Amino acid sequence: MSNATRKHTALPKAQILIEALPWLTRHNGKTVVIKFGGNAMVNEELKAAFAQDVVFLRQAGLKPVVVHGGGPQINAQLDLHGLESEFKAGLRVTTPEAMDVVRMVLAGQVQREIVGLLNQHGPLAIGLTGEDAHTITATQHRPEIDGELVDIGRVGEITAIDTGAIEALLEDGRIPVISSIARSQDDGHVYNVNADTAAAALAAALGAETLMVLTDVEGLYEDWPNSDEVISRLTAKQLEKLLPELASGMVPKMEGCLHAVRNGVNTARVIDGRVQHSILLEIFTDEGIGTMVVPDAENDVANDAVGES
Ligand SMILES: Nc1ncnc2c1ncn2[C@@H]1O[C@H](COP(=O)(O)OP(=O)(O)O)[C@@H](O)[C@H]1O
Ligand SMILES: CC(=O)N[C@@H](CCC(=O)OP(=O)(O)O)C(=O)O
Repeated sequence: MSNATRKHTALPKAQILIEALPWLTRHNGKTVVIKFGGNAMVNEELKAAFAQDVVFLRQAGLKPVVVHGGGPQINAQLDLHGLESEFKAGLRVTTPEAMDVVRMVLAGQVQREIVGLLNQHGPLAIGLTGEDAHTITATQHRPEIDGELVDIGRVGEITAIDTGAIEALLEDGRIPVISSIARSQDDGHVYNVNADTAAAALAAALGAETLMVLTDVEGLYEDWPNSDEVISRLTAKQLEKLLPELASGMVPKMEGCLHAVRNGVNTARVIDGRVQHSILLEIFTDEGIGTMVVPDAENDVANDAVGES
């Protein structure tokens, strides 16, 4: 390759690096909570690219925290055990026997795999569940279905978060990888918590700059399933209005995004985990992808307060 050709191919690379500069400056030292869902963990290449992105964030001076789900993996294991997979109000009906399987799959299989992928890049990741060091405490969640409170077993509603262990790990330069299982405040057992809900609660408690939820669609569709028009940006108030219209898996994701931005997180994003390096594209490029939820502008809140009085 001649010198001139080398310069020709090197310049666009430099431009890409420079585009990242303002974002690197803005995010330096900030905590980013990333929810990695079962459906975004579908193939080996995607998983390896996810691990590269998370390690890239860490090496670029951010503090990534990974919270993972594993719905499809839990379904498969329940099937092997001859146990039924039933969902009510978007949550898994969790019998004590199913809880044992959920815990085994999340903490013993999915979390181990993510920790292994990240640690191919160095001694970085440490796995824990919400049970460890009282990170997530919950009580029994009883969703309201058709006006009635329903018992769906060992599904938890988060009542407290202790960020001590996560903060100590971040301080030590580690990448915490957290399974969405909570300790019980009621008895000696544990609860199954939706991973989107757990990620949002952790992002708020950690005072994270960003919550990033990876999934298997491009973002929040405006008129799902009739159109694939993605809403690229919306305020907390706009999202609140949309929530009653949302269906299935999007409900805990968008409720989580709302909770996060209403509790100090600057942006909450739903992005397409099927796109390789979607995390890097979202954090370090001008375009961004997916759906971004932002807090209400101060004057929106002020106008509302006037309107309500
Ligand atoms: N408005 C919407 N926009 C996008 N997806 C939606 C919407 N409403 C419902 N969905 C469904 O939510 C799913 C994502 O949730 P889920 O399957 O729980 O993902 P994950 O396993 O990544 O947590 C999408 O695949 C889609 O079928
Ligand atoms: C209560 C409840 O529904 N818990 C979820 C926890 C895992 C999860 O949320 O996984 P995804 O993010 O892959 O959906 C479950 O048992 O499937």
